[in-house]
Amino acid sequence: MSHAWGYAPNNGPDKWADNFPIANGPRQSPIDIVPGEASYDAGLKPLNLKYDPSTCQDILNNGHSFQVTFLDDTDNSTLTDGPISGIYRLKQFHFHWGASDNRGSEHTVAGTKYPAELHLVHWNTKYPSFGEAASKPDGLAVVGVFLKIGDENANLQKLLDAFDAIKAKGKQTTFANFNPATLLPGCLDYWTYDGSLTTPPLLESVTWIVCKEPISVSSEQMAKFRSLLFSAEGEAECCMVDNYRPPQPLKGRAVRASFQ
Ligand SMILES: NS(=O)(=O)c1ccc(C(=O)NCCc2c[nH]cn2)cc1
Ligand SMILES: [Cu+2]
Ligand SMILES: [Zn+2]
Repeated sequence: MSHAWGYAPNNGPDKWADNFPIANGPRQSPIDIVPGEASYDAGLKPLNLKYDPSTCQDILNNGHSFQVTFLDDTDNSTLTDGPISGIYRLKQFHFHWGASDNRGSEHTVAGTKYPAELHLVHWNTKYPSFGEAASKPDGLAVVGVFLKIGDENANLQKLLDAFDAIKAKGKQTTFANFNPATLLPGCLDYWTYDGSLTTPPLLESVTWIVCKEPISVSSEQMAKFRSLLFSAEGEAECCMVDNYRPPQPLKGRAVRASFQ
């Protein structure tokens, strides 16, 4: 995962357009979601997320987040219904977070920033692979879940307990039998809009599905997120924090709500 891009002043979001001009495209993510301006769509179906823990493979530090990767050669872990048609397979999930509890999410809600945001990344099985799907306007569907400071989250703790093995960029370890459904909020009301990957290559292939209800994370658990490193072993240590892109222009897009 060798990248020139990052989140520092010299290679961060304000510089991405230099190598990825789509950064200024018509359907970039994230966005600020303004609930009062979202339109309720009675035609939107409830999300149907069916995850099989046995498809969970490993956890890795890819130098810009940590990610849990899934076996995606079968329809064992899928997203169906919601705003999408067809079957989308879970490929991976990862997070974005801040250097302090007052920031870290990518999407914001009427300007409110959460301390972190979970992304569950799925690809449309009408295409042969994730890589193929990532270049199609209906290729990907990412479910976003906000994290809010509150009670310790025991399910999240299972991820954090693996961090000592993946502290530095490029480190990876086996991570089995984790059920990502345990990271979903009780209520799956959502906002949805057409957007993009929030990191380079910023491809405009994502149907975004952002849950209204956050899940909890304790402040101590957020401190553990910040113990990961952007840097590889042997490099000057650089804490993995503020790995979020700020909201991008809506450019006339509609944001729909699955709830009234
Ligand atoms: N934040 S997000 O919009 O959900 C998102 C989801 C997936 C990817 C992705 O698959 N990028 C492809 C190549 C790559 C680079 N580094 C790791 N993978 C990027 C952003
Ligand atoms: Cu990468
Ligand atoms: Zn993400």
